[in-house]
Amino acid sequence: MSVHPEGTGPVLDVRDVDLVRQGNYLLRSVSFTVEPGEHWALLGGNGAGKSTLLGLLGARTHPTRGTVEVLGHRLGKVDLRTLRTFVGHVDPRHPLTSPLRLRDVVLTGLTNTTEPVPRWQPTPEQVARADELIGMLGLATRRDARWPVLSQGERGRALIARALLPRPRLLLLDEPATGLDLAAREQLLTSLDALRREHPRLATVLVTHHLEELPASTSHALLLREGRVLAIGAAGEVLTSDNVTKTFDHPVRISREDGRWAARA
Ligand SMILES: Nc1ncnc2c1ncn2[C@@H]1O[C@H](COP(=O)(O)OP(=O)(O)OP(=O)(O)O)[C@@H](O)[C@H]1O
Repeated sequence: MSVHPEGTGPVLDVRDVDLVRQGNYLLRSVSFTVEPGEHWALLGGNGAGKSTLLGLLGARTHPTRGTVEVLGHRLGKVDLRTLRTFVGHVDPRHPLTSPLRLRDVVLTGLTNTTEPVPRWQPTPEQVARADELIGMLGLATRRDARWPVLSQGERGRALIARALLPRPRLLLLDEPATGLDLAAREQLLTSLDALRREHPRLATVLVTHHLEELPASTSHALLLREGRVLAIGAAGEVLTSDNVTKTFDHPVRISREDGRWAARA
């Protein structure tokens, strides 16, 4: 399978997708397209289907009905494991237990493994690129620190550098700000804005419950409720008080200042 980093066409194309488990619709009639350079927010309450949808976008599961194309490859017609290696997936529940140095954690992005692969050695160019990403994510002074002593915010940014090392065209971020204090969250969002500026063709999909956790560079939004798309389109048009109230089934007022969103009940 060839997926060139500069490939053309949509990064994601989801058409009329249903996902059914034990007779329940976890996703119903979901359709959307993500183009290079777009930054999507995927919002919804608990159990709305966000993680289920992210599993499809990250080539981890198949739809029950409809089609999902990831980087031009239709799920069901390609080997999911191979396709997954072209998608950067940032999961804050990264299951690393050994006390690797931050830079070595980042380098495991190249082998797509949690632990380093025995006898595998990165090239000097790969190490230089890892250091460049570590610097871009504001972690240069923590490069040699070991995983257990890193703060949750530092780990989160290290995992973004790790996911970016193989130069994916698509980056999936699953609640990246969960558990971060205010300063760590702001550092993360600043890093994401910088990343998006420096990689103008990279597409991202960020899952969150909280509008405050959306970077100002968010371009599009998809609101999910009970497995269905409640609203979809340009972030500025979709993230309205009315839509977000319906999404969370709770009255909220949305405001936007300097590109960032806030919600108040
Ligand atoms: N394998 C499965 N079989 C049956 N139901 C499932 C399965 N996986 C998830 N679900 C159910 O599907 C619904 C959507 O789950 P999902 O984890 O996608 O929601 P979510 O929007 O990510 O929620 P949260 O914000 O709480 O993480 C939930 O009701 C969940 O219990």
